[in-house]
Amino acid sequence: MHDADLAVVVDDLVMRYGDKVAVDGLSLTVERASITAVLGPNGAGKTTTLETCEGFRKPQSGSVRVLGLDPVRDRRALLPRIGVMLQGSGAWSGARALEMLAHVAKLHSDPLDIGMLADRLGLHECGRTPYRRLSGGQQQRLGLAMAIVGRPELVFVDEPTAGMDPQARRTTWKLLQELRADGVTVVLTTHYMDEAERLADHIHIVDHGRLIASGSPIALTRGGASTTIRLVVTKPFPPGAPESLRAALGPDIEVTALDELSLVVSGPADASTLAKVSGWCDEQGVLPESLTLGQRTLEDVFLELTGRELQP
Ligand SMILES: Nc1ncnc2c1ncn2[C@@H]1O[C@H](COP(=O)(O)OP(=O)(O)OP(=O)(O)O)[C@@H](O)[C@H]1O
Repeated sequence: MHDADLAVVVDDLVMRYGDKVAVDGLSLTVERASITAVLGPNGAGKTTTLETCEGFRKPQSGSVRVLGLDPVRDRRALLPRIGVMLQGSGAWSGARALEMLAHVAKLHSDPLDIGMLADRLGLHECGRTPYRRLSGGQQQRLGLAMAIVGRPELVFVDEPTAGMDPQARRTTWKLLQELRADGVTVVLTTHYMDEAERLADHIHIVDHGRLIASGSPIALTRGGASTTIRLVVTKPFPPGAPESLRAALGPDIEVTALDELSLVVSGPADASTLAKVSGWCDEQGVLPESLTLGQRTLEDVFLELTGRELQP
């Protein structure tokens, strides 16, 4: 990939808070006019990475380039070209929603029509409401409007749909897809697998400040095991259950305990594997509450890579 096609280049970034390493040698790139999701559990280092790309933090080690510029040194040149949607923006607490949007619009030379934007994001219903009185979902929608009103080339959206109802989530997804169609690059962080799977052209999975997997949703879910079986039982498993089930299923199959009542079987699993799991339950005297065979999801990819579930 030619550098000119890349909107963001993060190279071996290290960020610490005191002794705590928040970002641990992270490298990733974002193609222009794409939607790229940075996915990871709480505390993975997503927000810190985004804040560094936005120029709020200086890389302690490694480097970050955004639209070919250094976000700290070239801040003045970069700011009019990027939009940032932060998680919460309490500084505005007394200002009314549409006043805030109008104020931000005035800072740009060629802003979008704020009436149209307020319509699209359903902001008229709360246009005169002070920021601190907005619901979580309304604050998110206003934050998104403020991030894009200046027609940025690149937008960073941190958990854009956290706290939104299903309809607002769909509206937000559609808006982000329209931005991409207009050539805007969208970088978003999310905890939601369905959001990343549905929206993103490219996904970076981050854990403990490191990149652990990267690719399109299809490439990520196609690789490795193609199917998984989830087993949930009514009483805690006997000791050594994962090992005993693994022995029953053979060497190609991976068994991961999620908690004392559930485990995941992944590998080339098929109906006969399902029957073997069921037979094993019978032998062990455990009663399945549910036993399901399904396609591998991003959640399964994360589980295979880390042995943990992604969603809190
Ligand atoms: N200002 C700070 N001071 C000290 N530690 C911090 C600070 N901000 C973040 N951290 C720590 O750095 C690590 C990475 O945090 P960060 O917010 O970047 O992760 P995240 O992936 O965005 O998490 P979340 O999904 O919860 O927003 C966490 O362990 C967090 O507790």
